[in-house]
Amino acid sequence: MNFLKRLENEILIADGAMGTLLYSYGKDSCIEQLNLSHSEQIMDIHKAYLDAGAQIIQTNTYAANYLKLSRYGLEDSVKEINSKAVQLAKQAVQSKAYIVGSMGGNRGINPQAISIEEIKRSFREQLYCLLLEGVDGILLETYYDLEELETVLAIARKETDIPIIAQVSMQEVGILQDHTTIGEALNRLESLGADVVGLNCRFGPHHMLMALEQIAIPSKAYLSAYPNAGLPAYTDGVFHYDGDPDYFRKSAQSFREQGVRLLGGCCGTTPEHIRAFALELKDTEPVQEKALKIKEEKIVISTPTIEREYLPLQNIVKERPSVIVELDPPKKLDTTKYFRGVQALKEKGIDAITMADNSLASPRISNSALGHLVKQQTGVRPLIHITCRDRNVIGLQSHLMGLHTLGLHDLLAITGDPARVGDFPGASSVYDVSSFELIQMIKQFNEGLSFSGKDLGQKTSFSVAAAFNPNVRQLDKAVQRLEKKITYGADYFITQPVYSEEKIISIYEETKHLDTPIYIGLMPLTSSKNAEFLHHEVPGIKIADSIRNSMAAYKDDPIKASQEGINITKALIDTAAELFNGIYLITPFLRYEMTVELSEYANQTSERLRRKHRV
Ligand SMILES: Cc1cc2nc3c(=O)[nH]c(=O)nc-3n(C[C@H](O)[C@H](O)[C@H](O)COP(=O)(O)OP(=O)(O)OC[C@H]3O[C@@H](n4cnc5c(N)ncnc54)[C@H](O)[C@@H]3O)c2cc1C
Ligand code: MET
Ligand SMILES: [Zn+2]
Repeated sequence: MNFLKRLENEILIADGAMGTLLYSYGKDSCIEQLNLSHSEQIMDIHKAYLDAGAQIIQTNTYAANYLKLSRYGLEDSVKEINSKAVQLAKQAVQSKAYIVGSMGGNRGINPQAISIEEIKRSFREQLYCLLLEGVDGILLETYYDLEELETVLAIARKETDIPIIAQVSMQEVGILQDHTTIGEALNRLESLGADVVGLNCRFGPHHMLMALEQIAIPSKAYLSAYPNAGLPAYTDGVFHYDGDPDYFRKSAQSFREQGVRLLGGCCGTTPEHIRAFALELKDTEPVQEKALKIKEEKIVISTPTIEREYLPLQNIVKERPSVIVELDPPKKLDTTKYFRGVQALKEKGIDAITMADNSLASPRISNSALGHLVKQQTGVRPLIHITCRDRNVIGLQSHLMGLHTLGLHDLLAITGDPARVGDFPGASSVYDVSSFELIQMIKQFNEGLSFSGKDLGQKTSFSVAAAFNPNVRQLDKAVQRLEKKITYGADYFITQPVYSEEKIISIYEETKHLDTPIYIGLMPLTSSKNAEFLHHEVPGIKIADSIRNSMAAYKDDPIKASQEGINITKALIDTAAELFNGIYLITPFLRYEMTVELSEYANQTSERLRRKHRV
């Protein structure tokens, strides 16, 4: 009899964690490789779960797929590891329990990191190995990404008639990372042919039950739950779970009342947790129906949203010429010169001061702290750059909430220069998300939702710029990137500095079909050395030969060299202002007197053009 037949009238108990029990073999070692090197210990774990009352035992193959094994150089051992795992499970349980082949999800918070094609290939290979060795069912577990689970489930359903258990892991209580509710997700898995659908990992009994209370018992499939032993603690570099088996015993009846028919454990659980479930549910019957807990209407406390004090820059630059100036926070603690610069630029009537986020991956005074002071003390609009390099998705969201609270609504979302280019090359570059998802995250905040779809209680009113690097061989490719950034929600673009009139004209030609405004980046050169460094060493910057030659002519005269840098930029302003409303001036080395002069020139140029076009 296969175990589905038994689930018609019984609650079955599954085993608990393998991975966290095997963690003691080394946190960086490959758990699945232990099938080959520590066969006895793997069998002992299976036997312990069997002895505790588990009726369904998983193979130690959760991450035994090409994608994950290749991290350990074990990509050629997929067959050997999976076959051995099934053999060990069979030998350990001696037909006293069913054996299911565990196959875990691969995708994390950034689903795009692994393509569906790679997932399909890797999944098929592992599936064939497990089927060939003969398992009683397939356990698809710990899928954070529903698209991945739906894809692999469809493959498995096509390849085999044995029972399939399909389990998702929630991002927040009741919802997946793509914001699908678990009710909807389980329905979709059921209609793709899963025989058992449910939840595993990430949460313990408390939150899993909260989620299950909100969903109906599936009509065709059976419901499963494999909770974690609570949340992990982190001590001396290792994770450990202290969840008490007696707490599991107390929750067993609640799982039954929610309609669960297959109950096991995930991370942190031990044979003792499973024994507690088994003893508590022994001889109890599954429930056929349950009352749904109606989600209480949320009381919306209407706190006033923080209003924008300035019109978004995209609205301004669509209507009239606009100059914004980058003045980066200092690398040292004295801000006297910085504020002198802000004041001088304010007098030129610029629309914003843009403030880099540790550009070139070197630490500077926090741009949100300094931006707040700039706004408070001078009334100039700060435009805050945000990179994905220094903050993970927790830090990014906390930062956005902070910026909203400070009333800093103008942002530039960028991936950011990698740590290896900066002062601390060994520091980690986080990159949980790229500029695309960061733009999306900011736009979701504007809808009042966190990155995971959680209600923020208020909507933000961010305006989000994105970076445009036109200094590439194939400008059309860079423009395709812009188009993609627009679909993610970019409101306008700011370019890397450009150093030729031809480049400005080709940017215009390649982007004139876009409705989204562009600020053209211009940075005055300070010396010939500066020009050579930027051209040869700074990613994303290329300087025309003619310009480098004219800077070289003043190699030995720093004053004339910087005047030449200003003159070159003025000529570029003449071209840019004919074609674009937006001019973005970058202040080199806090030498604000240069961008002050150029801001004035840019304003005069647009005034001149306005008069000319009126005539
Ligand atoms: C206006 C502006 C302000 C900036 N401010 C900062 C700052 O404050 N701090 C900081 O660290 N960096 C800053 N940078 C640098 C920036 O982070 C990148 O180095 C670069 O400009 C790419 O922009 P992005 O980060 O949005 O990358 P994305 O467009 O998100 O690109 C991400 C990745 O794709 C690659 N890529 C980009 N374009 C292409 C293409 N056409 N073809 C193939 N691959 C491509 C990039 O190299 C990068 O690895 C700024 C850049 C600009 C233009
Ligand atoms: C990260 S979830 C892991 C699930 C798997 N069944 C294990 O216990 O190792
Ligand atoms: Zn787990």
